[in-house]
Amino acid sequence: MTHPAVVTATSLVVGYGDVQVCAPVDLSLRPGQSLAVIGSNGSGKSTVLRTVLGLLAPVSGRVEVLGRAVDERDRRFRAGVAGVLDADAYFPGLTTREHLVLTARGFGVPEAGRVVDEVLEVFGISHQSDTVPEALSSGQRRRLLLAAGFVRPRELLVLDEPEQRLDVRMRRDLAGLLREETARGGAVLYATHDETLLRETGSPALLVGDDVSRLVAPGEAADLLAAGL
Ligand SMILES: Nc1ncnc2c1ncn2[C@@H]1O[C@H](COP(=O)(O)OP(=O)(O)OP(=O)(O)O)[C@@H](O)[C@H]1O
Repeated sequence: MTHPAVVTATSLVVGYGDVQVCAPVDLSLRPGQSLAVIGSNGSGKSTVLRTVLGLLAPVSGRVEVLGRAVDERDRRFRAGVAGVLDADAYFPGLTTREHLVLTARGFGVPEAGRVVDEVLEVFGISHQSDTVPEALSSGQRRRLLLAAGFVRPRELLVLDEPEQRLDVRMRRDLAGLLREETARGGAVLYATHDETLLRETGSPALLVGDDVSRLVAPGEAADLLAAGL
């Protein structure tokens, strides 16, 4: 049986107000699939992701997530979609572990403490469990933000340049995490400039551009990044 798509975009025009930032986007992402969004700086990758997450309204066209028009207030949407964007977003007064436990409990994760300890380990920040975000390094803060996406239930993970500020080992581990995510049936949509991440996840990509936005096969996508896209 073919699973229904987790994300479907049809002639989707994204932008700010009525100003379009890139050519219309068409895509379909099913459970167990990942799709990278690639393009040069300012091409519109984050804008596409923000629209899929319901943080921006489409200029025109349509985007559906989990079978419905995107509405970030919708209960099923909030329960099923985990987004980690570029911006630092955490509660300054809480420690790393408290932050993650609060997130996990907020989403009703059973045995939240155990799940959080596992994710802290995976992201290599167990030793910083009792540290507040301001006292973390920028890469450690980035790991915390990513960890917050991984402690909660999700059918769709949306990540904006998750490689940013991560060291080489963590980038490699991240590729493994994204592969595990799709292997367990999750869908992953992520913007990236990282050729290695793209090669190691084996994702096809949506190349966003001014004149045309098009889907490209995994090898071609990594080659485009390697060539200096
Ligand atoms: N809040 C905003 N209001 C108006 N225009 C914006 C806003 N944010 C971004 N833009 C514009 O939209 C275009 C696309 O920006 P976007 O952040 O989506 O690019 P990107 O592909 O994610 O770039 P990068 O690789 O640098 O992260 C850019 O021209 C940018 O100046």
